[in-house]
This record gives sequence, C-alpha cells and structure tokens, in this order.
Amino acid sequence: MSTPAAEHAPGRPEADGFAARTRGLTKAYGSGETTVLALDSVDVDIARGRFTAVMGPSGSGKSTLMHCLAGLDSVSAGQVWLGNTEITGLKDGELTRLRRDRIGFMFQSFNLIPTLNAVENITLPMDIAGQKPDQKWLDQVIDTLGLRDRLRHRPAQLSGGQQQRVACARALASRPELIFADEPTGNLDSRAGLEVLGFLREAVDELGQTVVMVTHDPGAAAHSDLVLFLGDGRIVDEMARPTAEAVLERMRLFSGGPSQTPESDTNHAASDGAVPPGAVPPGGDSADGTPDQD
Ligand SMILES: Nc1ncnc2c1ncn2[C@@H]1O[C@H](COP(=O)(O)OP(=O)(O)OP(=O)(O)O)[C@@H](O)[C@H]1O
Repeated sequence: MSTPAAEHAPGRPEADGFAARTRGLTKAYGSGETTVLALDSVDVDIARGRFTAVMGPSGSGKSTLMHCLAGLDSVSAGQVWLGNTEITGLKDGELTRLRRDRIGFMFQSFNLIPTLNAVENITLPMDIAGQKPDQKWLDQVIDTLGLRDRLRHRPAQLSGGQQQRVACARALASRPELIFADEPTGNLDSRAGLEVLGFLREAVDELGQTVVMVTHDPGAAAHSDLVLFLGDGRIVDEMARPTAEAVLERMRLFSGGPSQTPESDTNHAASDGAVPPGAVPPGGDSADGTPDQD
C-alpha cells in the first residue's frame, strides 16, 4: 500500500515533485442542519508525471475533490496548490487564466464543436486563448493518439472512440501541467474505453503528462499508477500498482461485502465500466444476487 507509484513503470525517472497538493482541504455545502461535509480535511499529493485514479462510493467526494483541485469550486477551509501556486484565495479571473493555461479537462461528454474538424477542435482552447500551439508537441500528441488521418474529419464523421481521442488530444494540446479526466470512458463501449485509457497511459509514459482520473470502474483504475480511495469525504486508502482484481477486492471490503474476487465478477467489472462501488456484484454463483457466505 505504501509502495511508491514510481515502481509501476521500471526505468522511468522518479516523479519530479507534485503537480498538485492539498492540505486540510475541507468543503461543506449548505449550512446549519442541512450542511453536507463533502470533503473533510483531505491531504493529497498528486505526483508529477504519474497517473492517479480517484475512486469511492457515490457521494464520497470524488467530483468535489477534482473541482477543488482544478479551481472550479471554492473551498471551505484548507489549501490547494497547483505546482507551486497556491490557488486557494486566487480571484476568479486568475483562476480562469490558471485553468486555461495550466490544466486540461476530459469529460464523459466529449464537448466537441460539430462544425469544426478534428484539428480545429484540438486547437480551439489555444486559439481562444490567443496561444500558438507548439507544432512539434502537437504532432507528437496527434501521432500518439493515432489521429493523423482523421484531422480533417468533423465529429459526426468520427466514431465515439475517435471523438474521445480528439477530446484527449484537445486536453493535451497545450501541454498542461495537469489533466483531469472525469469518467472519461463512461460513455464508451469497452473497446473504445480501453483505447482511451491506453492513450491516457501513453500520455503519462511517453509524453510525461500528469493525469488525475475519477472513475467507478476497477478496470479503468488498473491503468493508473496509484488509486486514492475516498470515503465520506476522506482519503481512506491508497493502492499503488493497482490491478482490477485488487481494486475490486478493496471496494468490496469498503462496501462491507464479502471478501472474494471470482474471476467472472472481475472481468465483468473491468469490461463494462459500470460497477458502482456500493453495487459490486456478490461473490460466488448466486443467481439471486445474494452474497455467498463462507
Ligand atoms: N452543489 C452541491 N450542493 C449540495 N451538496 C452537494 C453539492 N455537490 C455535491 N454535494 C454533496 O457532496 C457530497 C459529495 O459529492 P460528490 O459529487 O463530490 O461525490 P462523488 O463521489 O463524486 O459522487 P458520484 O460518484 O455519485 O459522482 C455528496 O453528499 C453530494 O450530495
């Protein structure tokens, strides 16, 4: 559990510091009796040049953590840094610039502009920001993602997986310090989902990017270097060099279910990408879905 994530890929240099950090990060919604403590004094270190997955039951605070890390949401207490910049306390305009210049986003819905072709979509955020793409980097991203022969196609002329690759390239184009991916495979079939995870992995291994991904899918989390498990707004565990089986087992313990990892369950969870932690299929062959008792 305390194994450094760097061991995931032998031969790669040690992570060069932290792309983001939080200390005592607390986020409460509402007030008085209706207050919801979405994050409760969370300390997180996101290693630079690594792929970190964030998992946890529905309502555990995953999206809130990502939004606070990305400066999309204000915090109630505590501090957040992007690199060496403390973002807690920045004004809205400064946060907007910081997000534009230093962070890439990938969401479930690709948010591609239908009237623009692939390359125009990829460079759109930079065009809006008045920045010129680094052509060498852009070429590397396009080739890594296998989009070279699709650049003049509009989104409607691309498959779902290709559209997600364009969204991935768009997130990478400005070479952001940090990429946030929120359930990036959620709307894809398992093959396209695997492709996207492979590309995120390559972005880390070959392009040196830092990725933080929120997911419910143990199979998706297995592509990361380190899984952070959230529960009730706190980091309750972490797992370096995760496998789908180990993550599923961890979630099963987490949700109070039986501690078994039959292969059939694991394969199911890894391939359909839709197993919420609280609804992990029970062990054994129970046709009625009742957990088997040892
Ligand atoms: N804008 C809001 N107003 C009030 N409560 C909120 C708001 N956003 C989130 N919450 C609450 O904060 C808690 C954490 O929510 P969050 O969306 O971060 O969880 P999550 O782990 O991402 O869940 P899911 O997996 O279902 O997306 C939940 O109890 C949620 O109801």
